[in-house]
Amino acid sequence: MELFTINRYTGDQPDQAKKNEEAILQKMLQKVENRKRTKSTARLLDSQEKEEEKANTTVKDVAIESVYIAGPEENSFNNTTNADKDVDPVADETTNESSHFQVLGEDVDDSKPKNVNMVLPSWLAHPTIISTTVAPKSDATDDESSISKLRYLAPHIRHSLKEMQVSRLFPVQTAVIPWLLEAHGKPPPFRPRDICVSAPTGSGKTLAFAIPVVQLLADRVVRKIRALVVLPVAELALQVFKVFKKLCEKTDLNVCLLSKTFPFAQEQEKLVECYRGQYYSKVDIVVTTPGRLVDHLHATKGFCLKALQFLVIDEADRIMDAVFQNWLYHLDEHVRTTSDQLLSGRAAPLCFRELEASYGVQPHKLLFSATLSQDPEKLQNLRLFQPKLFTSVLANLTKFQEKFADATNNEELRRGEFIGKYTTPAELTERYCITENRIKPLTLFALINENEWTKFLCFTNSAESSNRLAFVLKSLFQNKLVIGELSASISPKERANVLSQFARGSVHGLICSDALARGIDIPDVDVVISYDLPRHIKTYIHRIGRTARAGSQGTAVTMLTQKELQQFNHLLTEVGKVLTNEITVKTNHEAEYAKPYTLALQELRRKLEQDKRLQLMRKERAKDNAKFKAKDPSKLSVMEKLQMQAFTQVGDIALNKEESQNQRNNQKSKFVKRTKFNASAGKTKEIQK
Ligand SMILES: Nc1ncnc2c1ncn2[C@@H]1O[C@H](COP(=O)(O)OP(=O)(O)OP(=O)(O)O)[C@@H](O)[C@H]1O
Repeated sequence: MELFTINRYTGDQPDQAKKNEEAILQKMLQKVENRKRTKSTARLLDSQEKEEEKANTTVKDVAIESVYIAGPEENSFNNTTNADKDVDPVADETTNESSHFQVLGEDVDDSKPKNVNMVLPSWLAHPTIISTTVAPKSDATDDESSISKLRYLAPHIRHSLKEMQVSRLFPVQTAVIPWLLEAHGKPPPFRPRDICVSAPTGSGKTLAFAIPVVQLLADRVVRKIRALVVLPVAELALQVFKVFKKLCEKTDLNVCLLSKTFPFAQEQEKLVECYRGQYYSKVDIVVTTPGRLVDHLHATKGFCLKALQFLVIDEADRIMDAVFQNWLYHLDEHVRTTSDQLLSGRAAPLCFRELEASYGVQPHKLLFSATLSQDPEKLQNLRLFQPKLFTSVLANLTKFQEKFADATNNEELRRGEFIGKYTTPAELTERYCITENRIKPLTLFALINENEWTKFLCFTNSAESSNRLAFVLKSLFQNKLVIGELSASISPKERANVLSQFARGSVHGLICSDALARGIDIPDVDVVISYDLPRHIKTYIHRIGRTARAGSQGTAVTMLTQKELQQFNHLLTEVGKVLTNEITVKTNHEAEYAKPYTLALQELRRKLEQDKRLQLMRKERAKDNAKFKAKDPSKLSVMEKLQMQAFTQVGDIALNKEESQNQRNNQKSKFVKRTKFNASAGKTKEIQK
């Protein structure tokens, strides 16, 4: 052990050191005694004083008490010098320990743990409030937001808006457009603050970003990609592209759509051209989905975003929630490279001006959604520059304050804590219908029949569920109403087709999964039905937002079983809503339509079995195909080649046979169903007579 002993010279004489050690030991022993005494006294005193001091023991009281408990020697800490304290650490320890002991004990006894309130960053807590009322006023020309009176809009924009039959701006547009135009009117080094806009569905957010972007870029000289608009799905991208296209008609600006609906090479051709080895952009504004954007960033030569001035993210919360191939990272890489190299010294700037200019390389970010996240961490990912929030969500005001704020139109009073709740259009009526799982499709059928809805959207939670419900409804409605189906299981082309038929009115009802819940703008949808209870409140808000758009009236109906009622209520309280209007089916639909309903269910079962068989066959064929493909064709024997040919032909024949049988069955069953349905309807009428 001696090998590990390290002797240090302390400067003390051996005798003196021994004496010191003994003195310290004595003192320590004394302290132990004192501590024992203190504890026993404290216990005694505790029981006596507890009742007297139950209520409010002040910090001062605690200090006095701890002094008393610590005993006379430690009590003198007020008089002890610092030097004493250094020599006598035990005394200090005892004093501190006893006082800590008291304070902790007191906390446990008397007070409950305090509530921790979430504190939002200042920009989220103090937004600019936008009105939720979009309803057009009777005399639009006298309105202050009338297009003809808005001098800040360029003549070509006013012209395009008139062609789009927009006579006045909606509140979100009145708030955002002039702010953006003014912010970009200031000279450098002023840099506009990035903005987040949270306004209800159908309130006109698209024009709120499209108008200023087009107006600000209209005077550009050299063609470069200066605005990038990112949307979560292809249908939405197409919709926004159309708006930009319309606004750019009177300008020299080119807009391009990138989404999976078109071949990749075709899009590449539209984007860039190569002249004498140099790449030139053919477009100014790109509307895209995140996935397609990443594809082009990697594979399209000359696709350059270094001159990007605007980055618009619509349905921003959806894009932030999903990773989407980490598109933001890839985009950042493309936008920032030059400035990063300059700032980190990897590439030397030619002059100070170049270095200064590189600071402004980041585009102006504009985020839009009806359910914008208030999670600062998620927003942090976007590295917003001094962000500003525009929202229609009111602060948690008392009823009196709200009344007062309304009456006086006092914006300051309406401002306050941004509570992260979402608002729905004022023109929307929300209702719910109680039913049972057993007869849910039948209740839906009866609801549509009784209320004579002829343009409705019905949401389910999955593509499979949509497919089944559409099948049953089609067989129940027969020729009375045309029912369409739209879900992720259908090809993009078919989806676009069904959607346009629905918009034109040749399809009356569309059964869809949540693929259609966000952003899609179909005018004059009477009613939106949530056949399956939505899993998240955001999904609910976007679903019901397909009706009551642009100031028109609309109804949303949620179908619930008794069990789901509480769940739905809970979901609504998250956004400060309450269940109010119930809608019921008047007729005894279960008895009235029992026969056609049973028939429809039987056919559905048969169809599902057939689908399953077909799927199995396809899978097996794919497996066998893969087996043959894995072998090198040049090494196949003649026998094997013949086997392969025979297998392909037989497989095709079997599959075709099964598919045509499936179709024949469908037609046959339709005919049988129709006759049976007519017969049963006839019987019911006779009974009624
Ligand atoms: N100022 C206006 N006057 C008349 N119609 C308008 C005006 N602004 C927008 N609209 C129309 O309102 C409808 C909804 O607009 P838009 O799709 O921009 O809403 P949104 O707020 O983006 O909705 P969502 O959150 O569901 O995506 C569109 O049909 C659009 O043409």
